[in-house]
Amino acid sequence: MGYTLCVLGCGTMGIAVLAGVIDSLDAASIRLDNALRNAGGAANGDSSTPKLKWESHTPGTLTPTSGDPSVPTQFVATVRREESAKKLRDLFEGLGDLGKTVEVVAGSNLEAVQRADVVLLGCKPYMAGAILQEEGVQDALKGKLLISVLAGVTISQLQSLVHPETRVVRAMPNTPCKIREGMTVVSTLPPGPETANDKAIILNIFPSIGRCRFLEEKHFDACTALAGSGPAFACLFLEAMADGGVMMGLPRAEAVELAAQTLQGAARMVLQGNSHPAQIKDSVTTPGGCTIAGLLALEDGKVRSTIARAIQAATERASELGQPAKK
Ligand SMILES: NC(=O)C1=CN([C@@H]2O[C@H](COP(=O)(O)OP(=O)(O)OC[C@H]3O[C@@H](n4cnc5c(N)ncnc54)[C@H](OP(=O)(O)O)[C@@H]3O)[C@@H](O)[C@H]2O)C=CC1
Ligand SMILES: O=C(O)[C@@H]1CCC=N1
Repeated sequence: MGYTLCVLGCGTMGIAVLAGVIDSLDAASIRLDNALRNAGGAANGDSSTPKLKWESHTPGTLTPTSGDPSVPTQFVATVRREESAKKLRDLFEGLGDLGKTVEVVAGSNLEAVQRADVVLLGCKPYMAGAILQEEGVQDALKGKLLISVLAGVTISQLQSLVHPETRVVRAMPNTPCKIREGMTVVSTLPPGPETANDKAIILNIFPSIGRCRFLEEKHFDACTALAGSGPAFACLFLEAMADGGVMMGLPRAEAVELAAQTLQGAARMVLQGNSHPAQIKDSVTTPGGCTIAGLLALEDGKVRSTIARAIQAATERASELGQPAKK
């Protein structure tokens, strides 16, 4: 049987992860799994031995098998306001049969955590204390895996807010998880009796919605800036490229399409060919041609250091997000 995943504070990022996971799941298998659950148990498989399916940590489609306890098959999402809950219900209903099974609740964090096997914390960084210290939540989280996507809130800060037997892991996903093109960094798991189970659970979530990589927690602020904030930076560049096209007479819609597909194509060449970006740049740049003219204009605008400094600034800001607000 699969497990119940609760997204505690399900806003932009919670929706992106949940929508991606739901899209990745095989609906028929989930229906079977839930039918078996309702009938009182799995028909086959040893539920005590989770399978680790995503050794490569590259994107794929989850096909949960009944008896696999490391695949999420039941979903609960919590928010603060009923108005947000209604919007979320409409959104998940639009995702088809599986989306309709997501239970969205407002103001009932405790019950949601009690029912969950794994909790993904998706609230704003400053809300972590209030939510995790709601009455009963500490006990409800005892012995469970808590995956936090909060920028700037460290594992030791989170661990101090939960029961000592709660296993805390950090993940830094990004919004393209929603279309299963995400990049998620997960903090290296500490050794322990539950490590293999937890790893199987994590590898059944994040690689199904994009790429996934484990890194030490000390890198998390930089990962937050580069991958977490990255879609915003990429879209700013994309928009500027499209503006340039519009300036030269292209219709807006086509200019955006050309810019988006070009960035996607270049990025895929780097990822698939394992090529250095400079090699790709050089292969486009004909001596005396138009590309070098454009590149020099970019260099005159200090675009490289500006972009690199943006990552530096975002990293520095990320490191402040878990700290108490200055008066
Ligand atoms: N946005 C992004 O691209 C990324 C964000 N992150 C991290 O993800 C986290 C969430 O960011 P984001 O999704 O943008 O934020 P949102 O504001 O979109 O989502 C926050 C959610 O928390 C809910 N919430 C607030 N208070 C409570 C409560 N007491 N109990 C239950 N739910 C509550 C809100 O519900 P309501 O609407 O009812 O108030 C809302 O659904 C942050 O910590 C951020 O650092 C990480 C990577 C990328
Ligand atoms: O801007 C932020 O603080 C969050 C974290 C990464 C992306 N959005």
